[in-house]
Amino acid sequence: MAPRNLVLSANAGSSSLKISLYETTGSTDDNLEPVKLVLTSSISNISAPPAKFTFKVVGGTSKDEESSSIQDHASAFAHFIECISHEANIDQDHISHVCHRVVHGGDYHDPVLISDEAYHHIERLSDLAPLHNGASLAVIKTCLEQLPSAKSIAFFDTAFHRSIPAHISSYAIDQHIAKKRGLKKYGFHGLSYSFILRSVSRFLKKPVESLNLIVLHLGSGASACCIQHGQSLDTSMGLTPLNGLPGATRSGAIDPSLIFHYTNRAGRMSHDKNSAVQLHVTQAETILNKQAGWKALTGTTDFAAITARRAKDDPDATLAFDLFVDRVLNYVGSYHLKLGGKVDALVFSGGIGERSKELRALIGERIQCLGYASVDEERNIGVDSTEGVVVDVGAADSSTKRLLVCRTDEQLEMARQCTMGSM
Ligand SMILES: Nc1ncnc2c1ncn2[C@@H]1O[C@H](COP(=O)(O)OP(=O)(O)O)[C@@H](O)[C@H]1O
Ligand SMILES: CC(=O)OP(=O)(O)O
Ligand SMILES: [Mg+2]
Repeated sequence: MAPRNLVLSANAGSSSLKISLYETTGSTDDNLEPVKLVLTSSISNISAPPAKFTFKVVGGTSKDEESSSIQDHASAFAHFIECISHEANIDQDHISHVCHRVVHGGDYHDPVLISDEAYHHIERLSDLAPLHNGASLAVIKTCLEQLPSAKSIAFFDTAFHRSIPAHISSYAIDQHIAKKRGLKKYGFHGLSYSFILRSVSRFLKKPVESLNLIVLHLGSGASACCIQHGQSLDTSMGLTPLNGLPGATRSGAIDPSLIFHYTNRAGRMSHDKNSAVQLHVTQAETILNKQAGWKALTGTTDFAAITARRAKDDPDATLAFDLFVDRVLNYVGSYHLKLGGKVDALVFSGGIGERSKELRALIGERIQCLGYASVDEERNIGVDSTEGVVVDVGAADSSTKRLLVCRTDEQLEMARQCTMGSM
């Protein structure tokens, strides 16, 4: 077999790991992909074993199993590496680059080759992305050990949002302290937003720089982004991925004082520092990041199950679903106004945005008053069976603002940037 130039992309989530392996095509044409998919793997339920492991070679074998040997992100990645030689007969030495999605990059914007310094920079930011950066570092570490001849490169979710102006990214707090400690809105899901922007630009046949979009990335973590002239103007996540929309286990935006009143002990907190009962910051973080969101409201993190229960009038599921619609509308309304009503399209993406026809139908109905196309029932129901990265779900004869679904792919975005860049 001729040596292949392979690029691996790893996307570490809070309890999942998505991995894609690509072969470079050598194409430099902007309308063609510079990489071709070889295989994909996903490992879910990492934090609630047994983990579920899937492995699919394009046009070849596939594997779907529960694995008790996967206990964390490091063992999940190691299991995948074993599989590529055993199941797909691929020589690891042909992997030249490994791209790692790192959620919080702080003041790092460009992709960076992993060095001691870069590793420690990402480690220092772990407190600001408690569900994510640690998981990425575990994968990076395993990768350096198991694939020592490949270049490991970190790509940051925060990079896309560096264009957000200061009056939008700043919090109304002491700016001396804010600057010293880096306390500002960073925003996340940036690799996804880059991918969506490029895909929608191709779909609408309009240059990236001309596009004004409102994009909803609704997955385990959910965020909205306001894109003006092809750049992030605002986004709903903030200093950390906790702010903004609620998620699988995250509360989203709350009154910051709520946490001090959440437990009885903390509720008795007084302004007299000697009598204050302290709620430790890590406990607050755990409650809001891991014990809130859909899990707290309904007992499940699966939005499809919530939707099914709502159809049977389950009150908890109805509350969760309607609350989500309400919070999404907050951002759509606000971003529509920030764009002066000049919006090319509203884009749904992420696991929920791409699969929940019910959520799209309801949000579509509510925003029609702002001049968006009405949801075409047949197109909306048919998204799963429609090919293509971008699918139009708006009424066909509409001259109004478009309603699109984009199958986002953070792994492909990294592989593409890696191949087109100077790494
Ligand atoms: N048919 C469906 N309807 C609604 N939500 C769904 C459906 N299928 C999957 N989801 C939701 O998508 C989420 C995963 O989205 P994804 O973007 O893959 O998340 P992440 O990458 O953040 O783990 C699941 O937690 C589930 O709630
Ligand atoms: C930033 C973030 O929340 O990512 P994910 O949705 O993958 O958890
Ligand atoms: Mg994700």
